[in-house]
Amino acid sequence: MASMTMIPADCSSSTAATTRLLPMSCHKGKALHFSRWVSLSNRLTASSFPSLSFKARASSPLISAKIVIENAAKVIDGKEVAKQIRKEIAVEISRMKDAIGVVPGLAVILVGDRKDSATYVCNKKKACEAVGINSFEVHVPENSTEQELLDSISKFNEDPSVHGILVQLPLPSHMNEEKILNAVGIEKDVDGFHPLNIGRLAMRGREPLFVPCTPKGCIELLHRYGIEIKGKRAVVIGRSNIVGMPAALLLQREDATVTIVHSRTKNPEDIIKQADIVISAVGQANMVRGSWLKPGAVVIDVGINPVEDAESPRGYRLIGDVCYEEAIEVASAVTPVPGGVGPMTIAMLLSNTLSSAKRVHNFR
Ligand SMILES: Nc1nc2c(c(=O)[nH]1)N[C@@H](CN(C=O)c1ccc(C(=O)N[C@@H](CCC(=O)O)C(=O)O)cc1)CN2
Repeated sequence: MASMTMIPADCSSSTAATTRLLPMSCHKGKALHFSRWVSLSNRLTASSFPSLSFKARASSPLISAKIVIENAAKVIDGKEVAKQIRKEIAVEISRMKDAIGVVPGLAVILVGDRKDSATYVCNKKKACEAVGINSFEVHVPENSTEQELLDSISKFNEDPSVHGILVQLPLPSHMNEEKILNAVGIEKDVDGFHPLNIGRLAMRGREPLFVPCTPKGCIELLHRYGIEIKGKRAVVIGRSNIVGMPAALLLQREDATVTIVHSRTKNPEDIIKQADIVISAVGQANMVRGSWLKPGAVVIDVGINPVEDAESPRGYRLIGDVCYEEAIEVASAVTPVPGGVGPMTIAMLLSNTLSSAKRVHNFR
């Protein structure tokens, strides 16, 4: 939810005609119907679905009825999975507290006045409280120097009651993100953004101490829904340091065959269409159309894009990178936005903080 560029919410409108990843024109539904018709069998008849019979007679009754049943994708409920994970974490935290008297601690540093960042930080604090993690919050004013921020990080690096440190991103433009993230001690880097953790993630036979929360949440969703990754073709759309790049590394570690599609990729639709698993993290509302997906693909939508909505109390609502109402017809499983990957990000942060405290205190 970075800058609040309001865009139309329906899938038929391109949101950023300049990117090559976007379809030049969209005729809502047409390409989709074609891809649905190719994977049919005809166990059901149109008469089983009276509401469909008008549409069905125009083409093929048997086919149309069948489509509806077979192509209803499973909704991957990240909110529910995250809730379950938070329960598991709370149990572990009280077990550790009872056994060795240690309570995990998380330090969250917010720099500047971005509303969205402040909301995420507030949600992280509440999530910590709910599972029994001590949270320490520092607000560094927008006009602070890099050194002031580095000093805060340094204090938390030395504080034994803090097991995890994170600096909420993005940072104000006058601050050097690389320098700041490098300052977080690798053993407290619960965001997994330190180059040593990312480097270990990229190397075979090495283990990072922490894995970035959003990509970790994507993989956790696949695991918890019993979706096989090994041997599958996976496409990650976007190559950011926070999501795209680590998501691709994680999928590769899980023995998927991985392709990264980005703003310079030629024919992205053709590549995406071959994927059994698609993780989209580009931040372009409704960019990925149903017709770009292989029937039966699993779609993990990381995009959180605000679109104008006068009916919502906030004046906007959030939608993903993937045109949900089209994807749900083609894919075998899809994450919604909101309620998909987003809640998993915070659940994975809590999980990383707990693992950090366990590691330091050698608690199994
Ligand atoms: N230091 C970090 N900065 C940022 C990270 C990060 O992992 N570490 N990720 C994002 C923001 N983020 C957490 O920090 C985050 C984003 C979204 C959600 C979430 O739960 N979204 C909900 C919708 C929320 C709403 O309605 O406003 C959803 O998708 O269901 C959690 C965390 C950038 N910065």
